[in-house]
Amino acid sequence: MGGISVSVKLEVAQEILLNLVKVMPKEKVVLSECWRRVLGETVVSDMDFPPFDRSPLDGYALIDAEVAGATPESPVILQQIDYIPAGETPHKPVIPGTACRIMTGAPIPPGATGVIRLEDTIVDGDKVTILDGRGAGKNICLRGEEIAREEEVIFQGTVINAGVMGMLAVLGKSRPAVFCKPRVALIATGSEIVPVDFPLTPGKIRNSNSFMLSAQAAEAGAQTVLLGNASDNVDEIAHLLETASDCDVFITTGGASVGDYDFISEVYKKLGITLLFERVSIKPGMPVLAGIRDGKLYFGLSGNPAAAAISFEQLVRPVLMKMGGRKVWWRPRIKAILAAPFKKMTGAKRFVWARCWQTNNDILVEPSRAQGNGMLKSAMGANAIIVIPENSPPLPLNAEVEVILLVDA
Ligand SMILES: Nc1nc2c(c(=O)[nH]1)N[C@H]1C(S)=C(S)[C@@H](COP(=O)(O)OP(=O)(O)OC[C@H]3O[C@@H](n4cnc5c(N)ncnc54)[C@H](O)[C@@H]3O)O[C@H]1N2
Ligand code: MOO
Repeated sequence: MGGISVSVKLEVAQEILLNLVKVMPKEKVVLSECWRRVLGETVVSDMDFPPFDRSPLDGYALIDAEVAGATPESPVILQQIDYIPAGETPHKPVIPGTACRIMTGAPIPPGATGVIRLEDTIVDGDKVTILDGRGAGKNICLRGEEIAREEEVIFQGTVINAGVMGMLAVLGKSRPAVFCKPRVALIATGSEIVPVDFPLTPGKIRNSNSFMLSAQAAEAGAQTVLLGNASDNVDEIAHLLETASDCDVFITTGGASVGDYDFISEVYKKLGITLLFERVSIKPGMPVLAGIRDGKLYFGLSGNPAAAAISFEQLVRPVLMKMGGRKVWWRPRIKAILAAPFKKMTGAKRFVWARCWQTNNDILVEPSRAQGNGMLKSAMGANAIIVIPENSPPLPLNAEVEVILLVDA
């Protein structure tokens, strides 16, 4: 069936899929568990931050004009009238001729207009000798200088990285709303495939796709459910797919092409899954089916590991990212210079695992050495994917190419 079907263009396939995506509902999650989740609310601050003028130094709060000219030769002597640790409030206002000992993070007392660090003073009982009084006025963190009350500080769709974790804590969000993770069911099909912990008998290989794709799905913010293996049998594959009705996305690998045992389109027919496309003009990853039933997307990826990985990257990943509430679902792309020639002709748009690095003047990129549809080695050390446009001749050393960086946008 795959042999007579027409390939759709990658961009068309992506658009079809993304238009069908339903964004996941939200849940409240305790902050300590929120790292890498996607924020489901825009957080507005209910306070200024810092909430009070505070000292960035251990030293003396004082009136800056009084000490501006102080030098070791001509110091200014003040009287200490208060002691303010962080976490407490000042007891007395600063008046001319006085200073308050203050700790980093403590509130600036009324009347003080600057802080001098301890190292620029000599302390003798309650007498403080200021040896260098320059810049005291700058040593105050002003109330609200980082965040203003009513400010929208973090936006819905933000991926919660370490900085966002900290900011959510600043704002008192102990259980922020986050998007539920899409649940992805993974099934490896193929009578030659055995579970990873089974002994290998002649003709068999281990199921590596489920583990590779589960890692890719996790990286795209999804939760995976490994449903195991099915042999090349329509009923068996169909039955296994139906065991995971609580999943949001269904992925099979294998049986996506034109061989006698390539059954996935039959499975879709049997289950009443509407076929969206069954070939996409990319290499690797040409054989890839997508279907929909009851608003849920089904993907039939190639069995070839590197093909499955590229199909996932180009078709499934953006879907999961959008479902998961993200605002950006494409990876960043840059231009780079080929550090080794790429000798093959390219028909369908080609994706080549690669490593890229920065030199003094350029960003260079080198295709991984072991490029082949079935070769996982080429993907292993890659930090980038070179995109070669359709109908390209072989590319010489130093040709400029487009590169997808394997990092989040
Ligand atoms: N006559 C044609 N034959 C093939 C064509 C074609 O156009 N005409 N396309 C080739 C290309 S390109 C690809 S890609 C593969 C796609 O085949 P399938 O998607 O049907 O995948 P399988 O045949 O089931 O498996 C391919 C390969 O990968 C191994 N495999 C399968 N599952 C796993 C797994 N879970 N873990 C590790 N490895 C797996 C499998 O044993 C095969 O070696 O079709 C070409 N043929
Ligand atoms: O389509 Mo195959 O995916 O070139 O490996």
